[in-house]
Amino acid sequence: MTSPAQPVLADLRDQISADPDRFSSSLFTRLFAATPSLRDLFPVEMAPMRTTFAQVVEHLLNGILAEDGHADLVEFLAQLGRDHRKYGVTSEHYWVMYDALMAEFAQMLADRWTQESYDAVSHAMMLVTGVMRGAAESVAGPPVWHARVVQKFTINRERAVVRLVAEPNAPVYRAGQYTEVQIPQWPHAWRNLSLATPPSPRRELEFHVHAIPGGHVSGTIVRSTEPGDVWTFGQQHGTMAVDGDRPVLMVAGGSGLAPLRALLLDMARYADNPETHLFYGTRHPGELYELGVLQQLARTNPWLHVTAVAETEDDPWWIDGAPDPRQWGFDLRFGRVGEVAVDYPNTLSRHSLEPRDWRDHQILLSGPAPMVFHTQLRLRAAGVDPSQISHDPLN
Ligand SMILES: NC(=O)C1=CN([C@@H]2O[C@H](COP(=O)(O)OP(=O)(O)OC[C@H]3O[C@@H](n4cnc5c(N)ncnc54)[C@H](O)[C@@H]3O)[C@@H](O)[C@H]2O)C=CC1
Repeated sequence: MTSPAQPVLADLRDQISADPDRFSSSLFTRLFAATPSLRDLFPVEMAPMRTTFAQVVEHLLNGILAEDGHADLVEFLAQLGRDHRKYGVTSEHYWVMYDALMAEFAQMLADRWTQESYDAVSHAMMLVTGVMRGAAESVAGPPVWHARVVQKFTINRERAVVRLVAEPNAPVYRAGQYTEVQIPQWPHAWRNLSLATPPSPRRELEFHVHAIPGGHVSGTIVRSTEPGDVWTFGQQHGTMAVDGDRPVLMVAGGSGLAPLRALLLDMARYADNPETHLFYGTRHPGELYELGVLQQLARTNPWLHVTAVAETEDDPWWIDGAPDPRQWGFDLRFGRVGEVAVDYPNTLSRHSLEPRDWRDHQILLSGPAPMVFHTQLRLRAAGVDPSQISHDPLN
């Protein structure tokens, strides 16, 4: 960006960051006044949307003002454009947004809205809306697809497994990916959920959901989803995959097992796989609900080793009657799953407490963000190179 634009865009960025809600409220008022039908694309409750919108515009202005990183900015905008297809955003809407942004910025700059500042702001907003529109137009296929719930079972009061069958035109995904999901009870609310199964010719999908405290969508899935519900899906994301050229360490926390489970089921289709050690951890032993499936997998696939991990030795009162995880024949350890994996003894030297050396492994982490963060730190302290470790984005 040429230098005359810098002060103008920096000024707008500072005004937005000083009062983000005022900016977003005013912008959305302009947008809905210009094209009232746009209101239907947004949720009833606009507060979270206003916050996110201001953050994104601030991020974009920072990106434009930065000396470098413009290729990342363009990719971010392109992804944003592709993501917006699922909301029903059309090419025409980008012009409406451009006009609303220009009008808002003109008001914010007041008597500093000169030809020069108009040119600078217009150039930046053309870039933003143009890249998003171009990327959205270049995607083939419908913006959304659907699948019908055929089965749901609750594991305990907080967790459920949901199985669906996708419509015939559903896109192909890769094992280990996550997808954008909207449930009928919460129109306009999109969440990312990892697929717990690899692609199947019968178009069956499985999701493992933990009702996070205060999570409207995850809570509704666990409590109210029923066979017959139709879920809507957007795009698939994620690059977690097994390279196959070295042994693999997988560390899964709670429902974070889902994408690793999909990868393991996919690997089990082939005879030749790298040695893989999965550490599967939850807070309480009775929450280790997938050990039956993992036992079947480990029995028939000698390359797979599973260690079950729980933070506590006993279950709380509300996990009633869960079988002892050791009945599945797995080693059960206590502690945080990442710590247990990093400190796991080297079985080759059974009489020493020397920990296993993971430095030649490909490492995949999946679970709550603090667990992924904490496990990464512990692995790096144990000499693992960060390039060996992958995980999905933490937010
Ligand atoms: N692709 C992915 O990365 C996926 C991530 N998730 C995320 O995984 C999470 C699953 O939640 P839950 O099932 O409730 O797991 P959880 O809260 O029961 O924790 C599971 C494991 O993480 C460890 N852990 C938790 N907090 C930790 C901390 N601060 N430091 C170190 N270790 C910690 C626990 O010791 C336990 O072993 C959700 O936040 C969900 O968003 C779920 C599915 C896929």
